Amino acid sequence: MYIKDVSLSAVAVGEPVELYQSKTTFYSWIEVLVDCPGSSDLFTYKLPEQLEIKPGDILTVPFGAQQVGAIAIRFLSQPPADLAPEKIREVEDVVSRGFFPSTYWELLNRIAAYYYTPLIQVIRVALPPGLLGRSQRRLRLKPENIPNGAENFLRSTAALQILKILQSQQDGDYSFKYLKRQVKGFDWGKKQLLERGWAENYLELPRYSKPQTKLAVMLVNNGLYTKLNKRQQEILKLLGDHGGELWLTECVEICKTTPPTLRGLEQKGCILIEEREILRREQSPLIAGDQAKSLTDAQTHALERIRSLNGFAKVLLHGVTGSGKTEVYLQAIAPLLKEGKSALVLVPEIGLTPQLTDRFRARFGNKVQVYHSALSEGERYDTWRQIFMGEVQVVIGTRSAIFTPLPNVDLIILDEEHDSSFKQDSPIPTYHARTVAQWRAELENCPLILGSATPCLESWVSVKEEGSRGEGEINNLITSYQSTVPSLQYLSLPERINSRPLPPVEIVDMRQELQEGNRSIFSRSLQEALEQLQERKQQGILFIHRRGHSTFVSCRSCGYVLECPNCDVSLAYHHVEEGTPQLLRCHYCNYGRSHPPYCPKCSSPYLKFFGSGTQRVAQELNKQFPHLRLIRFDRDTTRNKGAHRNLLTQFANGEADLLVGTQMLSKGLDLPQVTLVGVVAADGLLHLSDYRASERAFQTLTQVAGRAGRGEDPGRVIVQTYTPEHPVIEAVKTHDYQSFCDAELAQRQALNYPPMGRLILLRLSSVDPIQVQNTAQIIATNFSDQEGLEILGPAPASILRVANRYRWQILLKFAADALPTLSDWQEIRVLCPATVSLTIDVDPINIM
Ligand SMILES: Nc1ncnc2c1ncn2[C@@H]1O[C@H](COP(=O)(O)OP(=O)(O)OP(=O)(O)O)[C@@H](O)[C@H]1O
Ligand SMILES: [Zn+2]
Ligand SMILES: [Zn+2]
Repeated sequence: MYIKDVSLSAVAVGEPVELYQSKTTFYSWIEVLVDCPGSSDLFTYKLPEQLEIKPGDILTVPFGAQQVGAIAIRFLSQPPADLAPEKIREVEDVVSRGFFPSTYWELLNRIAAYYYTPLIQVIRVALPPGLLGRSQRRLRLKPENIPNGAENFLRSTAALQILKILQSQQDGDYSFKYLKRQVKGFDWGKKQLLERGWAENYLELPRYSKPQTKLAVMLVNNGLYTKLNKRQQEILKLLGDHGGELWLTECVEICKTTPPTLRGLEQKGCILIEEREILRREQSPLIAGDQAKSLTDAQTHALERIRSLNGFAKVLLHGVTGSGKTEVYLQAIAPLLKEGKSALVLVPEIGLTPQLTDRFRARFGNKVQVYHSALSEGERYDTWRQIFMGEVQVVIGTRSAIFTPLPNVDLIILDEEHDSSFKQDSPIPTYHARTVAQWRAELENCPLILGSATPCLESWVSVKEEGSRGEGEINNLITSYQSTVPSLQYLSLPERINSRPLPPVEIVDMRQELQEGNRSIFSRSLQEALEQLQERKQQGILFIHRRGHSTFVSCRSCGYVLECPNCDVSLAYHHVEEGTPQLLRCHYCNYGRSHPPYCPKCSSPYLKFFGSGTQRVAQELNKQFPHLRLIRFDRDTTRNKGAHRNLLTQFANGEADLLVGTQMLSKGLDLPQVTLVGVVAADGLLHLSDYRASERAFQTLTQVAGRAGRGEDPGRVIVQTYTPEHPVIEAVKTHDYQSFCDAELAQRQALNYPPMGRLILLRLSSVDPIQVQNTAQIIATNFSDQEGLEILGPAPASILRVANRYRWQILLKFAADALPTLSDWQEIRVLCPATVSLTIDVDPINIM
């Protein structure tokens, strides 16, 4: 197959990309990714006749006046039209064969095709920065091939020189860089040695930088034979109490001393101070070992089914909150590790990883490694390298960890698979880790487990199990959907561990509170529950939904929410610039209206923008409950490294009564002493102007509620809302996932929204407000003659201006089973002037 442009064309229709030289086709050209700072394109090179090259090999190629490292990406049967064939240079050499397994490249190619992204951008996401740049090419002798009197065979002085230099060193091994400096005509000389098989070249993966070292203090003897003063004796005693070894900085702090004092002790021979290397993998406190728990019947059944899987399969592990899904993962992984295989575990956000990683570390020790984008560049690099070298067997990480080059993957797990942080909104590729995980599982031919208490509708409709769902319309609908996607096997953990009940959910009508004279943001119920916390020495979690600028408008007297007349969504409040009129707008069709002074339904003047953030709630708490000790847990308070862990540890140690936070605390927290969960205003979740608002609200509320009552003491959940009759609220109250899904699916079907339909969102932005609007219009017009395609917009994004860029978007909607042949994306991109940037978001999750 001829691919004329790497970025978009042929791959856009999802044809398989030819990866290998097949017997019948001969390719003469190959595209490579050169390792050169600032170069973001693929370059075409000629394939030398005698050299076998495969995609994924690491090459050297001439580039300008230099020779640089490159990765072979894919073959071309014709050179690019704009390049004269005689101008195309040849690949010089293969440095390392099969550096990445071919399935890895296939994965990256699939992502490029599906997400309409130039391959190079996919590679950027997948590989840590500067992988090739820091790799070292080295030359080493193969003494077994070198005959006696070898010097006499070599005619080139360069080859002779190289041979001598290599032989002068015991391992016969030097970097190209060094040899190049020493020997004139190195390339030519090296070639001779390689041809004779007297030497081989190889690639050494770099250490990211010089190993980091730190001073450590070690106890040598306790000073029995030396005269020591009291202070010195104390220091040695303390050092001994800490296992006889501390970092210098720690030692100074713990022993309340100074480095000179310690040096004094060193001179007396009592201690030793020396440089010690610190490995830049995420440091975690030592964790006591842990045994496999004896499983409940439901867990046993699920585990047996998982163990019986052979090769690729998709499984939905649907377990209510606190049902012990993690234990099932752990026991599914354990036998694989014994066989030398490995497992990849994806989790939504870092906030939840400390506890989860601790559980994995407790079970599998140092076979576990954590990989996520919050690691520093050095840590990320070192971790990636360890994974690549097969030094770990379990990788736990956030969405980008799906790209880690873990060898021998035999199981992939997505925990909390419904979570939207698995989707990348920008930059491109706008991939969803669940989609990529499915492809990877297919390519690795291993099972994929999707675990959740509240599976997303996409997963739910793919479940294929007789009798697992109700009768009638919904079932027909699902059956027709299933014909288009691979089905999921369904495993369920319907009960909490030890048959603990799910906590009762109390819904408080805040309209009523207001009517009865309570103007506080806390209902009387919640106030009373908060008061009891300290008395009973129990802990609580207060959930506050706060989504930046975007918010909705509702009437405090009657609960009426301002909605769009053309679409089934609430209107968003737009705050463009200071001093401009307040505006309400629909994000789907661009309907707009001014903000009314009175409620259109009951004429009450109490229209309110919703969205009091954690900070305001914390202030309010301090005022009303001065004795309550609280920890704020949100993006602001967890910005520093290790902050998640510290705050959660403080809370787990009982240093606070209440954890006040956002979404982050809905995920996977397992704290047995938490009995109370309060949701300050559920409405903030319910009326987002997004077709997924209900699904997401249900998931979040159910997950938050699920943090209560996981220990001995029964839990209690209080949800405050102005719309207690909302179907989401009802479903949360009754813990009824199934009815909620069925109702929601019917609505999606009616409007052709996912999972029944598919969406592609085009996001445009520019510093020029007029130009971006015009471009959006032109692009939308370009799509208008396409059949089977519904175009919504163009419309401005909900926050029109971000960082001085004006943002517009176009939503393309089409039936899931009838993917229209979309325009050549390159042509679409050409419609964008240089000042307007375009992101193609496939299967978008955030439409605002
Ligand atoms: N078989 C078992 N016997 C005893 N305790 C168990 C068993 N399985 C799990 N547990 C414990 O029950 C608690 C809840 O389990 P876990 O956190 O795995 O649930 P989960 O399904 O992942 O919950 P969520 O979806 O709410 O995060 C944990 O403290 C775990 O150690
Ligand atoms: Zn009203
Ligand atoms: Zn609308």
